[in-house]
Amino acid sequence: MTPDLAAFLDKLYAEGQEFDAEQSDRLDRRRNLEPESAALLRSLIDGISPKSVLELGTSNGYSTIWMADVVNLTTVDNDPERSLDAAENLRAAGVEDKVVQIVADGAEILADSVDEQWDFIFLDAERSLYVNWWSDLQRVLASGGLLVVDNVLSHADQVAKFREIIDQTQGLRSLVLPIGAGLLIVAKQD
Ligand SMILES: C[S@@+](CC[C@H](N)C(=O)[O-])C[C@H]1O[C@@H](n2cnc3c(N)ncnc32)[C@H](O)[C@@H]1O
Repeated sequence: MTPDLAAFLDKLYAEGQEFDAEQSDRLDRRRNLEPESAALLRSLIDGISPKSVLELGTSNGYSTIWMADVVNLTTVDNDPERSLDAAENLRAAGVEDKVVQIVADGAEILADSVDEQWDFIFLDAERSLYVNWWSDLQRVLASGGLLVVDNVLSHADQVAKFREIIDQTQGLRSLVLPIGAGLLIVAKQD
């Protein structure tokens, strides 16, 4: 990563923290993932070079920019205003050509994806939706692909049912990395 991009991301994260501290409603916050989680996501992607990457939950583009430093990706968010902020940030970071940005419900994008379309999925949307999204998530994840889910330690109770379903699904291996808010890595076996 260039020093300029690293400085841009540091500034974006600091601004996000300040902004979030002023919002009483959780849903109004940007809720960027922690820099150490973002760095891990970037390294993981850099190492495995997935051909197709989907992010569910763009927010203002912080995690998107980290990933776009090493891969082309598609990112989805259903909040039009936050997506406009993301578009501006992607442009300012110089990665707009590497990102297909979609403003839509993640459920629709998953439903419209063909079987095994995505080699790598970063799931960072509304945790209460994940259980309902699971059948499409597992259908659209490619064999040999990875699903990464944030906040599995910070909000363990909210993802407990989702994790239980994953654990009961054949053909998957998963582990939790105690980094940032806790990253669940699910590998779909070939
Ligand atoms: C935790 S934030 C994402 C943070 C972002 N990944 C980052 O680290 O910078 C969650 C985002 O998911 C979006 N979201 C919530 N429900 C959604 C849905 N049904 N479809 C798509 N996006 C959704 C919210 O608008 C919000 O911007």
